[in-house]
Amino acid sequence: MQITITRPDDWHLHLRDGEALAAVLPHTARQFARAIVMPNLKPPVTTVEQAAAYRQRILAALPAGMSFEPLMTLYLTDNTPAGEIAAAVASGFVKAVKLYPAGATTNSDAGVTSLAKCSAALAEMEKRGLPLLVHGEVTDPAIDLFDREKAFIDTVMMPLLKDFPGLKVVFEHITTADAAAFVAESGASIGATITAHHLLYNRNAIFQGGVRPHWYCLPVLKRETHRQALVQAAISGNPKFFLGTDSAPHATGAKEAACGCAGCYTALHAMELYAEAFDNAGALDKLEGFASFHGADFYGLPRNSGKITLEKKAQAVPASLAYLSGDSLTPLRAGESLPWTFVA
Ligand SMILES: NC(=O)N[C@@H](CC(=O)O)C(=O)O
Ligand SMILES: [Zn+2]
Ligand SMILES: [Zn+2]
Repeated sequence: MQITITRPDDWHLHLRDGEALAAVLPHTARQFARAIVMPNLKPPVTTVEQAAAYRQRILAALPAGMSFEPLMTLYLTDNTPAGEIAAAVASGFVKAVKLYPAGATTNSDAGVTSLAKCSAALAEMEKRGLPLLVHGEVTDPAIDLFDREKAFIDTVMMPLLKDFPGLKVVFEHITTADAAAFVAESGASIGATITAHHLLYNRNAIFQGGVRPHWYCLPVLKRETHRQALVQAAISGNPKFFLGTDSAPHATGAKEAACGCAGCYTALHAMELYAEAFDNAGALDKLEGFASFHGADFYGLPRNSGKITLEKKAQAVPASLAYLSGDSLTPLRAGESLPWTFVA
């Protein structure tokens, strides 16, 4: 069996920089026409000037003959001036601003300590229709790790939307039934991305037969009831929900460590993983809207015109991939078999 759909976009992607960028970019460009590129580099991409330079590095790393459009983002800080937001909109290539609560996830140390400090930037975004992308977890160490997304809804998201009712917000990589319900019940300016791994796995995957660092990401995988709620949201046809892999490469040695980094590398087989999740739910007919239409519509960008084809044919996932000169990259499902294969 084969399915052909409009070429999809990835609305949440980590491409890193330098050697790592060159290693991972072709995996995404093979499948996706565009991607929203996360700004959590070291140091983070906080200005339009830095975003322009990063965009050029991405385009320079693209292998000859491949086409791919990076949609850039700025990393919101306590000090982002309103003028930088205006410049972002004027640039034409910065499509969103990313909120990382300070300390919430990989490379978020320079993130926001209090949204109250960002009022000028947020008001400008609201006025100009520039979306805020949110890593939606509180950082209070007293809150249980598995409850941090739900706590974020109550303590950050609700007050934010009350203060800026016209702000476009994407609740990134949602992992709970609570977030799915919150987004579904909110106005049309609130959307959400869902990863393939949160559709396919619950938290047992992290502990199957031993600790499995390649299944560790943030927000962490949740219990099965949450996974089921995410699948229902993804296959609902509701345009608020769209594809965002959150593919987040880390060198194998940095994952398989006493304190392993958060992030799953899924870009290699992203569309195969989503096809598997939608197929498992008997909803392959809903894949195209989720992967190729809803995100573009939310961002006010044209839908892609090309097509891709996926086939229900098993394939083996490589044990490791070339990444840095000193270390490899381990894709999710390394050494396992996938039921779907990307044809072209
Ligand atoms: N998802 C992750 O676990 N990690 C991401 C950061 C993020 O998206 O939170 C990364 O940059 O490695
Ligand atoms: Zn995140
Ligand atoms: Zn991410």
